[in-house]
Amino acid sequence: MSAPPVLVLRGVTKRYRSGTLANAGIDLELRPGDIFGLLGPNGAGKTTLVRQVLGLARPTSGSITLDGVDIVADPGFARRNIGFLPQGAFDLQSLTVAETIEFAARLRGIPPREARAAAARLIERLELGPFRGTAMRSASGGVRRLAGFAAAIAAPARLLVLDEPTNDVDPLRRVLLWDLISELGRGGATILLVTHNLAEAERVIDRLAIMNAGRIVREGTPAALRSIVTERLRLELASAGALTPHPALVPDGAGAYLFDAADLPRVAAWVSRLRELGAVVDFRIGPPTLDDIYAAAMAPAAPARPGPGLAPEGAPA
Ligand SMILES: Nc1ncnc2c1ncn2[C@@H]1O[C@H](COP(=O)(O)OP(=O)(O)OP(=O)(O)O)[C@@H](O)[C@H]1O
Repeated sequence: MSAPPVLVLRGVTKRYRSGTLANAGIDLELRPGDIFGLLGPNGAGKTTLVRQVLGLARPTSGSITLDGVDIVADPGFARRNIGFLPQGAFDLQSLTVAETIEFAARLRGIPPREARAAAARLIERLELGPFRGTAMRSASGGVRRLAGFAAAIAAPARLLVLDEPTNDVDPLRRVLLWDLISELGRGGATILLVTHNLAEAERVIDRLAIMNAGRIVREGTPAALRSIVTERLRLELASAGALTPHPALVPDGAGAYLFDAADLPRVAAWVSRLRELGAVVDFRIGPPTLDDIYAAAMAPAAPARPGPGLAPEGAPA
């Protein structure tokens, strides 16, 4: 039998006094060791949902339980048992990086010596050594983010909520951060990850939900969600100059193209010929990414490929 879920949301709805319906009937279940991605455009309702999970905002209706405890009735339970990396600034800006991590561990009941050891370990792991004595207020955005991440994981928690953990973090330390997130998941930590950085998050996410206008529009494993765009392939091109794409290609909005798998022979022939002519320097054809899934979920009515009659006659074969 599988372990009971850590976090369960049933029919969670939030209507602000202004009348805005920020969450509308959200159902979610996170199991131990789940790294769960929460995605959605600005204003989709992610922050509202996170605030409700943290016990900082009260749902208008619906229920939220953490380890079976009703956190709408007992928001303190959520605050004591959830490690949280917020989007914004930290309250205690005069603390140093090391003190911030140590203090976060102490607040969650870790004795002083162990809290100091946990801070030292995380500083080393995230290569924050040169900044250990830097005050949070004068640290760079990336260092603040990493210190906040270390603070969120400095004490064991039933649930970790990470809001855009890689924002402002340099590419090398991003890798350290994703590795650590993945390791935490393998160690049994349950993680709710709010992110816009799909390409990177794809490495660690077990399941994801895509939100739009307060609702979950898609939910599942990355593999299951790929079936939304399963008959499509993705083409990445490095060209020597501007070129007119093959009519079967549809820009994916991120510099690559999607095309119907049935068009593979035509697209492959087209791109190979351009390669021979030197107009294309390099290319790669592969399965769609999570970004493609996201784009498809956001625009279900707009097909990401032209219908059969749309390719002009005499298109290069
Ligand atoms: N305190 C509030 N009072 C009234 N409306 C709010 C409040 N907070 C958020 N909203 C509204 O609720 C909706 C959802 O906002 P929310 O911040 O939850 O979205 P989000 O997905 O986190 O967006 P972003 O990615 O921009 O942070 C938006 O229309 C927003 O304007």
